[in-house]
Amino acid sequence: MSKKVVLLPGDGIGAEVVREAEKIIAHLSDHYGIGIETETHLVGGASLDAHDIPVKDEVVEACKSADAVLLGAVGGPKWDDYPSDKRPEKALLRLRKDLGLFNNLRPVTVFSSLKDASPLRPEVVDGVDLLVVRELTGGLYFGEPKEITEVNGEETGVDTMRYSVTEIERITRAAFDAARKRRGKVTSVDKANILATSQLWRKTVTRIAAEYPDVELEHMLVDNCAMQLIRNPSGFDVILTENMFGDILSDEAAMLTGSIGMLPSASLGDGTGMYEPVHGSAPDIAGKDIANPLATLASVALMFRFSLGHEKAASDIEEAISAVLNAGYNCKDMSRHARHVLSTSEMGDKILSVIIEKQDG
Ligand SMILES: NC(=O)c1ccc[n+]([C@@H]2O[C@H](COP(=O)([O-])OP(=O)(O)OC[C@H]3O[C@@H](n4cnc5c(N)ncnc54)[C@H](O)[C@@H]3O)[C@@H](O)[C@H]2O)c1
Ligand SMILES: CC(C)[C@H](C(=O)O)[C@@H](O)C(=O)O
Ligand SMILES: [Mg+2]
Repeated sequence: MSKKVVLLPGDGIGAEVVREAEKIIAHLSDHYGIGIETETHLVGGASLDAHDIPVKDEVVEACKSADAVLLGAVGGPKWDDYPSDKRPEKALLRLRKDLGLFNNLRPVTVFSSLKDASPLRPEVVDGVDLLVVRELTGGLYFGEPKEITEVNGEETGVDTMRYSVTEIERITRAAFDAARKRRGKVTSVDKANILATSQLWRKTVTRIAAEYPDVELEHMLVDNCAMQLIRNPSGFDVILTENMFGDILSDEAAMLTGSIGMLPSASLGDGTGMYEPVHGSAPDIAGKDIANPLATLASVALMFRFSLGHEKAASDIEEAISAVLNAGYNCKDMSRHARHVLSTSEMGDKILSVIIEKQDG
């Protein structure tokens, strides 16, 4: 039985890191006889340049009918001044919305061999293993009105933060289900001292938590959470939060690992899942073959686990990443720590060779 994976390299380093992922996908597909067919499409700035639109309808349809989607990154200075409906990032938002990807999982793991790589002291980050469960299709990103209008003779911007009970319930269940498979603790992060959406969020999370007596729930205000992530990151298991808070907290949490180039993500809903590194298109390092592809390769592992139903292929990738890091290899973003600094393509090749060695051995 074959599987279809849509590849959306996008812009900047997106193309460079997805190229490495393709090598791994092709090998694992052959090795396990999964019969993965890949299909590559333009999104973001690349699609704007070619078609004057951030993502074409037929690309969204191709994603909907695929078994999984792997996205690199979108955006870059070339398109920064485009009008809001023609920004590369719109492609990402449309895909998330149209594929119904409300559940964004962002695991943050500090590898023991890399505890010196974080800007925090090793004893602070040692053993950190947390999961950010970010609501991905609601909140400020999508609420209407969302516009710049003229009020009292001056330009005024409006964004709307909006959440329904149904939206909060389903992401809460996703977080509690995830916590059950981990260490059984959910920290729900909100701003309930100020925001109406957060007050509804807290009330709803508390009600759903009663269905999970085996999972511990704590509520935390988002400003305190930003501080606790630096003070005592190993105190967290699952962080459940809304769209914008999750965006910010996950980049902050990335630095516990030493680099944003290490952080993968899975976006899940009722249909096709989408997988992408948490980082962006990194225009400052694009085209130099120095981007760290590990966030993308770890995202491919999540793709095999959650969308392709192939746990063995997922653990092959994750074990290879651990082994390569433990052996002192890393990319330029972690060079202060690494014994051997690899380029993007060398890192892809290294991971592939370790996977093959283990499978042959
Ligand atoms: N999912 C996405 O497609 C996504 C996510 C975030 C930002 N963006 C877009 O990317 C563009 C650049 O945004 P930004 O600079 O704020 O964030 P960014 O994540 O692209 O880069 C931030 C910093 O991290 C570094 N970095 C990022 N990924 C790296 C990797 N794999 N290896 C080594 N270093 C890495 C960059 O060099 C840069 O210094 C913007 O247009 C933004 O909208 C897209
Ligand atoms: C590019 C942008 C729309 C996106 C977001 O804010 O969700 C990115 O920062 C992310 O974290 O995936
Ligand atoms: Mg982000």
